[in-house]
Amino acid sequence: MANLIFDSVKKVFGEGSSKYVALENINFKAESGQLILVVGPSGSGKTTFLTIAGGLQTPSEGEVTINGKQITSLYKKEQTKLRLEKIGFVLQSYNLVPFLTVEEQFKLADNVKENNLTDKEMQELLSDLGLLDLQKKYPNELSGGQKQRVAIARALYTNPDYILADEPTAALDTDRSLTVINLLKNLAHERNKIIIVVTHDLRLKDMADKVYQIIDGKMTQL
Ligand SMILES: Nc1ncnc2c1ncn2[C@@H]1O[C@H](COP(=O)(O)OP(=O)(O)OP(=O)(O)O)[C@@H](O)[C@H]1O
Repeated sequence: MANLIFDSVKKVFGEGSSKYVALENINFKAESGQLILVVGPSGSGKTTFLTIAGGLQTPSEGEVTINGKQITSLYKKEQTKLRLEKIGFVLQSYNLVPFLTVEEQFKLADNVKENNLTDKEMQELLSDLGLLDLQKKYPNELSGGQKQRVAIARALYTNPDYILADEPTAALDTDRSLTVINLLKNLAHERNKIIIVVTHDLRLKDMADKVYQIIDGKMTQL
């Protein structure tokens, strides 16, 4: 069973008088089959938490293990392989490539990874996300909400065990937000994935299997 564990993690930015403790003594556990929400106000440390969970930043103290392997003990190459094969990111900036159409954004992953979704599965996913008619469009022809849904579809295309999503519903209206969260919840439950969603959006709280709150860098389970 896949799992992600934070053991007494601390993250400090800067030094001396500009030292800032962004995360303090974080203990967290996620297992396959769970949709987990991490809520908290702006600047509380949610994105920092998510990027450490995905190995994009390293903790200043404490340990993060993925499937029993301590992320920081892996060589850079192994960390990159783990990220490519196991983790799908949905970042706030969407990170879409401006000169590729929607369908080309997905196919990019075919260059670096096998066992991505089949065409049929992908069409189903695009349909669920209301993106079927947008496949030939470029990012600058899409609204914020459409870009956000493309970023979600792209993260799911590689069929990762873990999905780490930073405010995936920020640009969406209530109906679309609930559709996206339902989709993520079904993926967690039916395909046994670990899905961690960082959000301000308290409308989503009832949909999760576990909810954590971060305030001023300190995490508690609600
Ligand atoms: N690279 C960095 N260097 C210095 N300080 C940083 C860095 N990254 C984040 N911080 C600080 O750490 C704190 C937590 O930031 P973080 O982005 O994790 O918050 P957040 O909860 O995701 O906020 P938001 O909801 O607004 O995105 C903030 O005060 C931020 O200024």
